[in-house]
Amino acid sequence: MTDAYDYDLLVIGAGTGGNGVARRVATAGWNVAIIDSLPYGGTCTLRGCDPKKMLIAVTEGVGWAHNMKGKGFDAHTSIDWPAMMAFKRTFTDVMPSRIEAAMQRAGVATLHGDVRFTGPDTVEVNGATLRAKHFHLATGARPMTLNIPGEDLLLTSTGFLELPEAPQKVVFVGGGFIAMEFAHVARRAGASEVTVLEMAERPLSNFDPDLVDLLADATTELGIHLQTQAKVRKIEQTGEAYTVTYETPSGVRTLTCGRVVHGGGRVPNIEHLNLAAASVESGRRGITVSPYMRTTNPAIFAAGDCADSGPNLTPVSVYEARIAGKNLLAGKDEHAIQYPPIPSVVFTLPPVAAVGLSEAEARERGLQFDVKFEKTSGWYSSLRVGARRSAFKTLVEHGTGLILGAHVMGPGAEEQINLFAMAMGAGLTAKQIKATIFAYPSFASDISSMV
Ligand SMILES: Cc1cc2nc3c(=O)[nH]c(=O)nc-3n(C[C@H](O)[C@H](O)[C@H](O)COP(=O)(O)OP(=O)(O)OC[C@H]3O[C@@H](n4cnc5c(N)ncnc54)[C@H](O)[C@@H]3O)c2cc1C
Ligand SMILES: NC(=O)c1ccc[n+]([C@@H]2O[C@H](COP(=O)([O-])OP(=O)(O)OC[C@H]3O[C@@H](n4cnc5c(N)ncnc54)[C@H](O)[C@@H]3O)[C@@H](O)[C@H]2O)c1
Repeated sequence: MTDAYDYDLLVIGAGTGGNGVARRVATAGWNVAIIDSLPYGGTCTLRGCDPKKMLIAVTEGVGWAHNMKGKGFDAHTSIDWPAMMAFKRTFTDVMPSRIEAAMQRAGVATLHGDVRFTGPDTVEVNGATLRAKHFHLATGARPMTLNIPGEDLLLTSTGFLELPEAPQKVVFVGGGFIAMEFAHVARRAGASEVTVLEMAERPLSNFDPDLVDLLADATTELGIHLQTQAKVRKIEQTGEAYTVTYETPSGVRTLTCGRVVHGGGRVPNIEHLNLAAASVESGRRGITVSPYMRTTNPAIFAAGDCADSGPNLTPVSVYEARIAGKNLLAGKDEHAIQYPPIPSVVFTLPPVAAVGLSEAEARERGLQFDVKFEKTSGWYSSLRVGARRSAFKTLVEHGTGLILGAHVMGPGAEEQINLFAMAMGAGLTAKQIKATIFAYPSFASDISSMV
């Protein structure tokens, strides 16, 4: 390629939506650089999935002791928050340098700074101009602006994952993934008052309502105040205390607490990129991309949370990045994105998980199917671990026997859902799942009784 360019490809964002593209394209011999304004790793590795699940791994001990109480296991558990955070940092502290070193081994130039487009093939970074023949955008998402007075007082999920001391009285704005997962962590870590304020009729609107109702019961039993139809209107600070004002059908209420956490949704992190200078179009859901992950500027690709594409989940960003990298190398639109069934898990204890269509979506599409919904707390797998609430719902299509959707709540749900995703992706029928011999006793073996 021409020497007028500093790079053949500049990847903006060193998270899961960017890293794979940089490595793949550099390995093919292109002159590639990657840049991030923060340490390398992105949200999942440093501020999301991975650190969060380390905290969950610790607090699982509390849940385990609770479930096994009176069954021969008598433990008095308590969480040492600073030690738990130190455990988390054994992973997060080492990852940026590992990721950067791996990038350099693949021949990628690693840069640091905040990028802004100044033209269709130029960006400004640290006061200098860089020119690249192609760009790949993977700038992720950020907490949504809620347009309420006092929103600057909200602790973000990143702030929560860095808290030096255990939160005591904590309120979560919103009842989505972040609020539900973090509320469970905070409560099991010993927070005296945990409140989730969700404006909709149910938390976790993307998950099966029957299973979410059971999770809501488990959440309430854990001692979390889960308030639905509660729209947060204002946050005020007096000294170290916060007052949260929220609206309910029966009037305006207030709550006082020591921390208020943003769980009200995330939006594409793109405003600061000055995309107009590069003729890259975007909408409310992110950068407009074709099925080839190409933006409206044919030399620029995008993937992950910043793109108006699949759901904002790590494996989706990895998959989209792979497609973008392949098309960059092909020099044409060769590989179209074709999402396989995408499983999704809320890592509460118990977790709730879903893949494929919801019951409502399947009905809206006019599909003909059998619904199998059963509470499974009486099943051996739940009894064995003292789980008091678990259930599943599957949708099996008439005639074909294909699984249209699977929804699971309870111990093992986070792995069972992956088996359903694999079966659905491979086009296995309910009959074929039933015919599979699974090792027993295991959570996996239950899925043949779920279809
Ligand atoms: C608390 C939390 C928990 C989550 N848990 C899960 C989970 O359990 N499972 C799951 O699948 N998903 C989870 N997610 C979602 C998942 O983390 C994201 O879908 C995924 O990380 C998106 O990857 P990405 O590469 O698109 O963006 P990111 O990983 O966010 O990377 C974007 C990078 O771009 C950089 N950047 C942005 N703008 C610029 C700029 N102008 N110049 C230079 N650099 C820039 C940022 O610093 C960042 O490092 C979670 C998210 C959060 C917030
Ligand atoms: N386990 C996982 O896969 C996982 C975990 C965490 C985050 N994530 C990703 O991060 C994204 C963001 O997570 P999130 O939990 O912030 O968003 P979310 O979209 O899951 O939930 C936001 C919730 O906040 C509510 N809300 C918004 N404004 C409100 C207000 N003023 N008062 C009361 N309720 C309000 C909404 O009704 C909604 O239910 C997720 O959509 C997902 O893509 C994934």
